[in-house]
Amino acid sequence: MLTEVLNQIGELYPEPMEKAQKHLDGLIKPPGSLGVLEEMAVKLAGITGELAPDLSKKTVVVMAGDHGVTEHTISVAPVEVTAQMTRCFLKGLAGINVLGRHTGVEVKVVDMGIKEDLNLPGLIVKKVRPGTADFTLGPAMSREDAIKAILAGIEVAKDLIAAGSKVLITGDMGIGNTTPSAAILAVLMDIPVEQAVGRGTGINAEIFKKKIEVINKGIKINRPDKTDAVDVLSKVGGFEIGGLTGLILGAAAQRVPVVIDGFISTAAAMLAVTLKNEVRNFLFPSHLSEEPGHKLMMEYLGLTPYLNLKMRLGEGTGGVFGAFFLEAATKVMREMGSFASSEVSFLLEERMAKVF
Ligand SMILES: O=C(O)c1ccc[n+]([C@@H]2O[C@H](COP(=O)([O-])O)[C@@H](O)[C@H]2O)c1
Ligand SMILES: Cc1cc2nc[nH]c2cc1C
Repeated sequence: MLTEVLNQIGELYPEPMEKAQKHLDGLIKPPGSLGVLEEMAVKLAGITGELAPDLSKKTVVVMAGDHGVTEHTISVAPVEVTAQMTRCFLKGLAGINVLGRHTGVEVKVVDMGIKEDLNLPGLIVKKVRPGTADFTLGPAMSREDAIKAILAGIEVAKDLIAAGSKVLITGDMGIGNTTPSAAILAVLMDIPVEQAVGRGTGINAEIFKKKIEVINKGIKINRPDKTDAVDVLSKVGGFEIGGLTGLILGAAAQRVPVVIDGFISTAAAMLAVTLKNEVRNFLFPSHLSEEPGHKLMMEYLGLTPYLNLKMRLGEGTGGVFGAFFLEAATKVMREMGSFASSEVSFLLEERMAKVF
């Protein structure tokens, strides 16, 4: 089934992109003056085949999971906070609930592998296992469980799209999950762990040193194969990261745009792109996380974040802003007047610089 989904992920449609560019050039503004919004509009046309796709139903999917490496105390928070925050998401009290409401994005929460069993109304339960194993001792999960997590994410995407979501936004919750995310970055880009790792929730210098040791040990003992994303996920990943990889693949397979949030979400996007390079065609960035390695991840994906709000919360809190801009780009396409239909006379081409 995974192969089937990967086979569905293809190229952008060239003709709608050309049409979108022509349409943009005919709108009452100097050509190119809406900058990155114009790039978004053209890419969206290439994804959906439509000039002004309806992106009004936007959904952020917060995937939650726990991590065996938290045994080493590599976060400011104890492992129980993953479950506690999941309760907050469902009560509407967390950062993502507020920013989701503000940007017109609905919030869905998925238990991909929380340690505790939560029986809460509204929670989508796809639990693979109650937390990963400590990857300094062996693989975080079996290869079968890694595939299970990815397939669960694909299913979530399928269900949300069937229910009308027009854009999916990645979000995560998992105490300790900047550790597997940094490990994934170090493996896939073949860089020293020191360049991939960051302070996560805000750890001190002593814990930071330990975090580097933990990741180095995990990579050394497991020897993940950087050409095999499932191997990397199973050895040094996490269930919510696998779920997000699946969510991204599932959206791309159905030509639904996906907005990528911060460090953890982008680790999942790197795995998805490693599985199928054309996944890039369906990805949109949002913000640049304060995690230093996020810049490298974005470079790997060939994406330039729209915002730098110095955020490092995860949950999809940066992602919802990205989707807000994406919808703005579709409104420009749908609602802005053209030179042909207005009193504004045509711009004089001979006066224009060639560089734009
Ligand atoms: O998304 C980000 O860029 C980001 C950066 C740092 C921390 N986080 C969030 O904080 C938690 C992971 O941090 P840590 O220190 O426990 O590894 C997890 O729940 C993430 O959603 C998220
Ligand atoms: C309180 C808290 C909220 C979070 N949201 C995402 N990661 C988090 C980590 C902590 C510690």
